[in-house]
Amino acid sequence: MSLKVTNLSCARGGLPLLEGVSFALDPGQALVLRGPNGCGKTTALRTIAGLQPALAGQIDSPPDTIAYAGHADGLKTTLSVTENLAFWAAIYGTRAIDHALDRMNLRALAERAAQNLSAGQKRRLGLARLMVTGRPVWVLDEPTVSLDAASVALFADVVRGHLASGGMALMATHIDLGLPEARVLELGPYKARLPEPSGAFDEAFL
Ligand SMILES: Nc1ncnc2c1ncn2[C@@H]1O[C@H](COP(=O)(O)OP(=O)(O)OP(=O)(O)O)[C@@H](O)[C@H]1O
Repeated sequence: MSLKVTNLSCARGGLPLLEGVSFALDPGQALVLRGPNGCGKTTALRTIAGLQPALAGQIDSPPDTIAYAGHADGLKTTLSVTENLAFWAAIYGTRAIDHALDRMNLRALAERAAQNLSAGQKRRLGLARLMVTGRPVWVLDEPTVSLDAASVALFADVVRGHLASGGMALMATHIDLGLPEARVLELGPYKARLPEPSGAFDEAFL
């Protein structure tokens, strides 16, 4: 299986942002999307994850293969770390959570309610969630926000393990993840052209 994106155009709030984005990810590969604030990285990831429709183009991946982690950690605040992971494992029809607890360094926090975790700990739990999905394509938006240097390295190790077992990762980030094997796609050249103003009225707004 692979993820293939062909000539993707996407928009946010009705405004076209990107057009003609194409790439393919095969098992074991990672791709980092880069570009300035507001260029459309989040929008592209949301579109590829199926959270919003594309304006044009094609996204080919077998059904139920993508696990998405956006800016929000998506935690159940009153559930403990263990309960959160067990919840997500049940949602995705998997069972094992021990691996995720250990790899994201959450064992000592296992019984703490998610609402009482620090920002970085919450982020580690949000990322551990990916590990219990059993899904091969990880789509990650700024995955290292709030993480300290040690946790960024931990995260890079987890992604590397995922790739080694045939997984794929598509990520938007502004920092160096310490994953030299990841390809980089600069989104600057794919900025959508604004429509030609059709008159003085349109011109005033474009
Ligand atoms: N809900 C929304 N409605 C309208 N416009 C939006 C909405 N969300 C984002 N935008 C706009 O869409 C554009 C692209 O936003 P997006 O979040 O995809 O950029 P980004 O490249 O991920 O930025 P960053 O690096 O800051 O995270 C921005 O100009 C933003 O202001």
